[in-house]
Amino acid sequence: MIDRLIEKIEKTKNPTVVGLDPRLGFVPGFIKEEAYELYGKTPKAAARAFYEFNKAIIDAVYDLVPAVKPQVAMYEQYGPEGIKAYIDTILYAKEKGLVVIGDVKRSDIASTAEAYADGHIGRVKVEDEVHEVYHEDSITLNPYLGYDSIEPYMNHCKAYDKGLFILVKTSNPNSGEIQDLDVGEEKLYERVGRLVSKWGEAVMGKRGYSHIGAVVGATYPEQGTRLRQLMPHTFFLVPGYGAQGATAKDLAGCFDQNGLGAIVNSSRGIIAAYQLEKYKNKFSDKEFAQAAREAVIDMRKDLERVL
Ligand SMILES: O=C(O)c1cc(=O)[nH]c(=O)n1[C@@H]1O[C@H](COP(=O)(O)O)[C@@H](O)[C@H]1O
Repeated sequence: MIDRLIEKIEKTKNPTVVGLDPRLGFVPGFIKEEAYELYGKTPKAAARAFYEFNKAIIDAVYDLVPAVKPQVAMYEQYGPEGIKAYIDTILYAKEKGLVVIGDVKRSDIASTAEAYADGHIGRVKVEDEVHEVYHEDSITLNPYLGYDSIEPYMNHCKAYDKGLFILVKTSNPNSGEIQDLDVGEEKLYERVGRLVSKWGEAVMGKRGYSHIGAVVGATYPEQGTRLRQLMPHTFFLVPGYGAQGATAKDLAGCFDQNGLGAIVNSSRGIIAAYQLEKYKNKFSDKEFAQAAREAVIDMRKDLERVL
């Protein structure tokens, strides 16, 4: 999976992943009205509106970016119909040739993690029949429980060409309360970085990077630079750009000397661009997808300045 992602990044010359984190407040009225007509003001209507919203954005950006990252929480909140919209979004993105990073942040003991691994990046068996259910190329995981909570996903990475992005230094304001704790001579996030780097050695891609990546927030520039040195074979998923205030300068240290090693996420900054000061006078709500395309082009120009 990581080789496919690197190839797409080189082809699009754009280390950007568009976060598909829809909220009803982002979906233009005309899409919502149509959904309410069909399904009433129900979770199903919200879910179908999300799918139409995502589909239009994917159509507008699929030639410019290597990947999308649907955040499962936005879909899960609407129950089974929301999960169906999550899966439909993944399938459509893959139809358009995009790599899909499912942001599910799973974490549990091995016997439970096996179910997560089988459903998300493996196969489920029903008697003698085998099915793929969620279809993500890669998923995010929380490593708080240690290696036996990660191990059940490893075989699927090899068997099905899948990947992981494991939380190491998260972008949120209070991440330091835990992740910056002193552990011997180093910080906890450094210790976790070393562990993720070691775990990844078992599933290396052909380009010098492991299928096991790390999540490193753009909002902590020094930690990003430190982790880049500490984890030379680990690809970084870098959230925090745009809506969370991180700039291209903040995340420059996450990239290696070839301008690879990281892919930068922006969700609200892209999918809700048409509502932002910068774009709202140029694009009507009917042109929300074009605004997203423009925001992707502007983000790539911004990143190019530091690469
Ligand atoms: O795992 C993630 O993607 C993640 C890790 C992290 O440290 N910070 C973080 O913001 N994220 C996710 O990245 C996305 C950020 O969204 P925006 O702030 O709208 O760009 C959300 O889906 C978050 O759940």
